[in-house]
Amino acid sequence: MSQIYQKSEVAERNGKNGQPVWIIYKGNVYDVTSFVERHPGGDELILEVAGKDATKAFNSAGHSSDAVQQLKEFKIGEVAIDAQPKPQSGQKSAGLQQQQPLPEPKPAEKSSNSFLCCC
Ligand code: HEM
Repeated sequence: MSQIYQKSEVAERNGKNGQPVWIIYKGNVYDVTSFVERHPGGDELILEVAGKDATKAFNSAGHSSDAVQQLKEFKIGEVAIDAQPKPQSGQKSAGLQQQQPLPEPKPAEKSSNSFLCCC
């Protein structure tokens, strides 16, 4: 079974103060400490996302399939799923909804100046 890491544990491994360099990519955790200095794109780009989710940064750099393959070598586990998902935005409690009273039906108008014809 794969090792599970909390996001906070990964965040601590940000390459600062002698810490290793871990990144998250598509829910997996990678220890890329030994690769940072060999990165063809430079070490800074990886250090910017050290301890964080690097999925967007990695994908938007337009890496080759070789790079994706290379990343697999550094996998050490998976990131824990958030215990409490955020409530979806735009949802309102039904109890707070105010009901608009329906308009009174108008009685059929009686014409005051109507008269009866006797013929
Ligand atoms: C940590 C895992 C990473 C691995 C294993 C990795 C691997 C590689 C490899 C093998 C290349 C050579 C070109 C290719 O095959 O696509 C490369 C280039 C590059 N990488 Fe990464 N990369 C990583 C993270 C990142 C991140 C987080 C960024 C941030 C934007 C980044 C930006 C770039 C750029 C801009 C290049 C092009 C460099 C050039 O052509 O001069 N990489 N990377």
